[in-house]
Amino acid sequence: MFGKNRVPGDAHDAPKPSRVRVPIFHVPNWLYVPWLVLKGVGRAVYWAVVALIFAAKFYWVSVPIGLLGYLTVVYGWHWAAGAAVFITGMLLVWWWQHRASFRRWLGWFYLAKWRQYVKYRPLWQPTITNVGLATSFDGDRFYPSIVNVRHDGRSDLVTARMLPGQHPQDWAKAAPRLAHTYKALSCSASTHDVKPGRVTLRFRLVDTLATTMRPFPVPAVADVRRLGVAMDEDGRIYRVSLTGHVLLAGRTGSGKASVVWSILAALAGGIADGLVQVHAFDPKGGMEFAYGKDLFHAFHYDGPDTMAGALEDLAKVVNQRADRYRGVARDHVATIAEPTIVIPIDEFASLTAYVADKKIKERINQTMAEILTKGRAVGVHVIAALQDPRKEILSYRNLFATRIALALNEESEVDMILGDNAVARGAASHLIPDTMPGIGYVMLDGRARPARVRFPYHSDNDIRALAAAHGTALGAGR
Ligand SMILES: Nc1ncnc2c1ncn2[C@@H]1O[C@H](COP(=O)(O)OP(=O)(O)OP(=O)(O)O)[C@@H](O)[C@H]1O
Repeated sequence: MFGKNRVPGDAHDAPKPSRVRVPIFHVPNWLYVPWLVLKGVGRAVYWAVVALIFAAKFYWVSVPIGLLGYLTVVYGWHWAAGAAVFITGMLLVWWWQHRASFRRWLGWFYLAKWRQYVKYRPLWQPTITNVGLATSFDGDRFYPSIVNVRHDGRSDLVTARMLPGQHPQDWAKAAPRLAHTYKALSCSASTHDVKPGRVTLRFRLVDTLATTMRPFPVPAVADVRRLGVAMDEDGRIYRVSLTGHVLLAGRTGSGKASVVWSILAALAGGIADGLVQVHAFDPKGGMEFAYGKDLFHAFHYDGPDTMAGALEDLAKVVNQRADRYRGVARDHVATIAEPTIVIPIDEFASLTAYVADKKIKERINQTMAEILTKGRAVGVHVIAALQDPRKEILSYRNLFATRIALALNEESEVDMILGDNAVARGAASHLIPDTMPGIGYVMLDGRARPARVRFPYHSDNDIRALAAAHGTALGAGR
């Protein structure tokens, strides 16, 4: 028994061939009746224990039925029926008067249980086999078992025990097929918040981020550590910190501009006050940022050589500040004389990877590395947008504390931007359709699970209005 290899999954339910049992020992005639009684008692105890275990496991059914049974036996059936009608009435009143709390405390629980046995279990074994997550061992077939199903109003969360040898990535790969089978909008696999060896499949049934969002109101004070830039799936404002820089990637048309404008809009109060200075770089010729140029202290779109010079000037500021702060201050506090400097760069790879002139490319890379490593503590922050994540960017990735992946073409690109195993942890940027610009996954340093968020859309008119209301007299456009 102890030496046998056992697979901790559900074994195949197919009927086993009947076994012919050969008597092991002979019971003498005089012992036959007591033996039968002993056997009967043993069986009764066994089934009582099994029934208790089942009753404990399915307490959400056994407790109400047990209570009604108790009332029937002790007080008679009309008392039990009366209690059932009274409790049902109270539940209806609760549902009618306060649906939110009814759902949270009771409704979602029973809905999840219902779905566990009526929706997920019946199709589980064939589905799991077809997506390649079942296994065969020693002539038997095993399936990962469903441990629990929960519901949170938008998604079903199915927790399963992985079979030995499986990796969460195997489940992440199968997730789109599972979504299709269970008619969900999407499915992601994550190991966050579950015991080792388990995986949670989130079947998204309602997309709270489906509609385009209007720009958020501009806060009067720009707190670079808590910029409200997007909405999360729970309808809460999602905040990111600029300190530690922001890396943002998305294929063309994925809404990168709306991310940059959401951050700049959240900073606009500080720009107007002179506490934030924006130095924008647009290697694509100035198209992307032009409408908001009045918000910028400097606007560079003139070719790699000029941009290399401008970056070197900024690196000088970083070094001067670092020299002055050494031993005096650990963090930068923005003042009008020494404002926070924000450097949005559209198509970061155009500056760091695609520049044809080797010398200029080297200058840019050196300067960039200097700004990224030292800028954080001295109030100089980079927002780097990227269309095509490639290997060259990997060396920079860890210098960005906030990483955002909008729609990307391939799974490998998601891990490249958000970090290894991001897909396994639930980031599914490669599955965001073209029809959902502005939706992405955000990974913050120190957080285990990426968040799915939507950024508000800033039309050209919104950007013009933002620049008109918060631009400075020193704006690059004046
Ligand atoms: N947050 C958003 N919400 C809804 N729609 C959006 C959002 N952002 C962008 N869009 C729509 O998607 C289109 C493309 O967006 P955008 O130009 O920002 O993408 P991009 O990633 O910057 O593209 P490119 O790499 O080509 O510059 C926009 O014209 C707009 O119609």
